[in-house]
Amino acid sequence: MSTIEVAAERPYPVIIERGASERLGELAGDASRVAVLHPAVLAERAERLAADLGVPASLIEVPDAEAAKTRTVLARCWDRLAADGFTRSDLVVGLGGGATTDLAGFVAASWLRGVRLITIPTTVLGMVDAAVGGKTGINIAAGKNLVGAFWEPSGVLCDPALLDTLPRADLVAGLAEVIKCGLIADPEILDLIMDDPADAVRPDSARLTELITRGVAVKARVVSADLREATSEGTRVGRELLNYGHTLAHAIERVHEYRWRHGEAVAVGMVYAALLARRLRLADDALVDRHREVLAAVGLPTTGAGAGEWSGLRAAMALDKKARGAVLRFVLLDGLASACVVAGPDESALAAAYRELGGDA
Ligand SMILES: NC(=O)c1ccc[n+]([C@@H]2O[C@H](COP(=O)([O-])OP(=O)(O)OC[C@H]3O[C@@H](n4cnc5c(N)ncnc54)[C@H](O)[C@@H]3O)[C@@H](O)[C@H]2O)c1
Ligand SMILES: O=C(O)C(=O)C[C@@H](O)[C@H](O)[C@H](O)COP(=O)(O)O
Ligand SMILES: [Zn+2]
Repeated sequence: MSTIEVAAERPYPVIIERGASERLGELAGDASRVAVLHPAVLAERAERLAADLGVPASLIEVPDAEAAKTRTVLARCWDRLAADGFTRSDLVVGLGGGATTDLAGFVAASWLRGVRLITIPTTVLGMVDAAVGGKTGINIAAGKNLVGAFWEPSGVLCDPALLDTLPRADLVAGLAEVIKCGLIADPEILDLIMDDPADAVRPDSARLTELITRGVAVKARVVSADLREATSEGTRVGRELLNYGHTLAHAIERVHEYRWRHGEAVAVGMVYAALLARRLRLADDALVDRHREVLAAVGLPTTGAGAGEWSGLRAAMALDKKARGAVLRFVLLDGLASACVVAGPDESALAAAYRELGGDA
């Protein structure tokens, strides 16, 4: 078992072990009611968790994947909490992948201006990234995660046993965020994957648990130092480091109306960032190759989003949260585990890097 503390305003544990989801009672405190938000596929698990807690429960089934992160679903959750008399002593539990925990987190942040939240991620991506660190929110027509709040959980239960039922494509997509952690902060992650990529995508492998643990360690360290993503200055990177690859990734998701998995878009977004960094003479060929080789080894995409898309993608990137006014800011690597912020790169470099990615800017 590993427990990693996040040194937030109120520190909380991320517990990583098989069976961790059964420890909800230890973190639930004296909640007099619990609301468990979950997708249909986890309905039985949600019922069992609530029954074990032994307090009245609101089981709130939410739509699958990105369809959960909408204002309509959010409002439906508020109405249900109101109908069930949910008060400030009560607890919201997010049980599911990143889409579910992003929504559950925002429900917890907004209900009565904030109630307690525990996340139980059931995907690799959720465990290593979405359920930890307090970014919560929903999408709107204009873009990804544009409405939300920083609201930290009081505990995170990562139970690798829950991954047994996760579709392989979703497991692989989650590895993109693990690889991100390797590229930005912990290159040992990349070696662990390259030593045996097939083992890295096996839900019950010790290697995957170690990759998740290392990813959580990176995330916990970064958010502990800069919870509100407020300390980047000049070229120095704070929490924005965790946004590596996301400038293009979120644009791809938006332009393709969320039919791409987030992790797959992040994989392509990181290759794009590496190509842009090489164009700007920050990164060398070896660094670009390292991105492609590790991502491809686990079956993640490394080429362009599609034909005729550059103008739409460029427009969507303007709403990236790292942008300031009309100036885009990119997190780029000038070496493994060595990042900087580049503000306002040339439009021609942006388009050329996209062409190199296999797109047709
Ligand atoms: N808040 C953050 O810091 C943060 C970080 C990274 C990503 N995200 C967000 O997370 C989302 C992506 O999360 P994701 O990749 O987990 O996708 P997801 O939540 O859409 O889940 C992927 C699919 O797996 C299913 N599923 C989940 N757990 C399962 C299980 N144990 N068994 C069977 N099926 C299961 C889901 O129903 C869904 O169909 C995106 O919205 C992204 O923006 C947020
Ligand atoms: O935790 C962070 O900070 C991240 O940027 C992690 C990302 O993997 C994640 O996708 C996050 O939701 C993106 O945040 P956003 O602020 O760009 O919406
Ligand atoms: Zn992400």
